[in-house]
Amino acid sequence: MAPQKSKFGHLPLSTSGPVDCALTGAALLNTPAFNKGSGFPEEERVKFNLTGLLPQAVQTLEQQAERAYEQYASRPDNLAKNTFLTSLKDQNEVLYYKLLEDHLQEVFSVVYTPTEGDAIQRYSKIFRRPEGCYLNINHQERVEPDLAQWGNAEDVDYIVVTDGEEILGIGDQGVGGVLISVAKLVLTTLCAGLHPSRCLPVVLDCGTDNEELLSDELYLGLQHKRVRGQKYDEFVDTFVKAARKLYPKAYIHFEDFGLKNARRFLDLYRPKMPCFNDDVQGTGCVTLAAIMAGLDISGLHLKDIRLVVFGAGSAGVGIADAVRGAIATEGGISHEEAAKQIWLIDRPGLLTTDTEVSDAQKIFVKDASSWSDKSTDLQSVVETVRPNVLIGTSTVPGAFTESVVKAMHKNASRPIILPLSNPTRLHEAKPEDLLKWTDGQALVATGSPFDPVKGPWGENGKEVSIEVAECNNSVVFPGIGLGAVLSRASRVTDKMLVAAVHGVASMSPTKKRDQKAPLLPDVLEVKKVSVRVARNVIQAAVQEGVATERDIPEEDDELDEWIREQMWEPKYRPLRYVEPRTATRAAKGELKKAGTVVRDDVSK
Ligand SMILES: NC(=O)c1ccc[n+]([C@@H]2O[C@H](COP(=O)([O-])OP(=O)(O)OC[C@H]3O[C@@H](n4cnc5c(N)ncnc54)[C@H](O)[C@@H]3O)[C@@H](O)[C@H]2O)c1
Ligand SMILES: O=C(O)C[C@H](O)C(=O)O
Ligand SMILES: [Mn+2]
Repeated sequence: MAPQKSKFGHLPLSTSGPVDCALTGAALLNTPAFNKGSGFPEEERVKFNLTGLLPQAVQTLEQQAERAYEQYASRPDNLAKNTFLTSLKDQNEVLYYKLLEDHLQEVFSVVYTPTEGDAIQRYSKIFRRPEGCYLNINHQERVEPDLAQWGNAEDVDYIVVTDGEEILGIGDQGVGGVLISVAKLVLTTLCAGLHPSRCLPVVLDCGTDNEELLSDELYLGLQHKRVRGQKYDEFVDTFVKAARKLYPKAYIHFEDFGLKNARRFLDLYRPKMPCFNDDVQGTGCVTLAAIMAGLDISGLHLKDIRLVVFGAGSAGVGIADAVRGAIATEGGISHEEAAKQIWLIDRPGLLTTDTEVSDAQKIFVKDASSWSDKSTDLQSVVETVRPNVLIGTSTVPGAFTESVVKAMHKNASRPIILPLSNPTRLHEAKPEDLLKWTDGQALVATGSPFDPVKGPWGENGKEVSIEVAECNNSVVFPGIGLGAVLSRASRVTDKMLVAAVHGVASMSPTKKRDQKAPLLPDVLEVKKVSVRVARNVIQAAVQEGVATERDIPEEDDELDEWIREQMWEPKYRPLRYVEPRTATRAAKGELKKAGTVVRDDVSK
């Protein structure tokens, strides 16, 4: 079959056309990026020496997905389902993504938050096969060669890296953190069509301070305390430099680094390369979009915001920064002025001029003298500052008590309340309680998925069902990554992030003026949201002069088509046999994630 030619000419990430493959027989069946199982057509079975290795029936991807789903559904609980899916991914990548796509709503929380958190906590117990790249702080000389196993300069578009120190809200998980890199990349493929063979999950193994892991003889990582200080900084820098050298076009996504490191590395690397911290920036973007949707419903504007953030860590300050920027831009005021509308609370209470704070928190501190006669705990701050937006990123379950919420509701008729701490058990409040305590008036979105809440909040006390949006950075990071990768952005600028926020906000169901609509688009809309976010991000990158890809279409419709054409989809593509002698590493299946990379197909 002749490779298809795009109307846009050569597309760097084309996902159409046949796949070069030098593997045959059992080796082919055992390579998930190429394997089709019972889906191999007759002529490929002959050409690739598969006859005798497969039962005679040739089945469609749809039939296979149906069978796989039945097997999935028969697993007793979510962790068992998660393990089943991991094995499926290891056998047949196309089938895995097809199943995920067909049952998106149901599987989202199984391959991602919260179930992935359970899989991470049990990593060394449920481990079967390695996934991703494991780098060792004690062998920094091996960082570059180890990373180099993943391909040539052109082969990697997207890297997710974690050091495992602050996974979700469950703390230090050491080497198990690799599964957050894996899960975030599953989402970039599922939600934004990044080619699965062109994504690289990395864990920087620095040891762990988690006593349970240190005393577990099955623990798979370096079994010593976390290495900190200069050696740690050098390790991160060695990784970043090696990644840049080996894969100069790749976008680097930092995930779940510890509080002291997340912001520091972002500030250090952001001016020099296309990188992104999901906990700081992704969370900031999606939460700002949710707040904007909530303001729309309550008829308020950014200038009216009075925001209390409970838990001023990576996510909390990232959100505060995003909101501060938006207030300043809209009102034409300084960032210092805008910061007066935001109050940060952490372990010591409200952050004031008397509290020890980080550089990132500094702009938000309040004058201690004006609080000297008042308590600075959450309840007192809420009573004093009368917020209309309350965010939880503290990992303290139940922190938003009935009394706090009622105090807030006294002064805000439609309080926007976003308990964002993951996984589910760490949420600052449950949506059903928030709605109960506010007579159905709270505008709620949560960090993990929740079922709709039923209550007597319709006209004349009629029972209604209120859907609760998931305010998770997963709404936005895949689209931002897609935009950055396709435009080959040399940086991720603030304007690109603001453009992403507007992309999400423009797709909020509240735009339809439904007072009971969820604040953010539904998970079933993820692909559309990603295209919209990517479009905005690409246009901003072009305006900012950081897009290095030439020939980016200008018109919205054409740009959307250009984006969609480059998104990978779970479909079987014909295999084209190439002699092992002449094959690329990808075609030989030699890359750790043996590639269905087809960079050259379109231009040949
Ligand atoms: N929904 C999302 O998209 C999203 C994104 C990022 C993080 N999160 C969640 O937010 C939580 C925090 O993540 P992070 O990356 O910011 O972690 P972090 O460690 O950087 O921040 C947590 C902050 O909460 C503070 N805190 C702890 N106990 C407190 C208490 N009793 N009172 C007040 N503050 C307290 C800590 O001192 C710290 O500053 C996690 O549960 C994480 O899963 C959610
Ligand atoms: O991983 C998630 O679900 C969101 C976020 O990045 C987190 O750390 O909680
Ligand atoms: Mn995270």
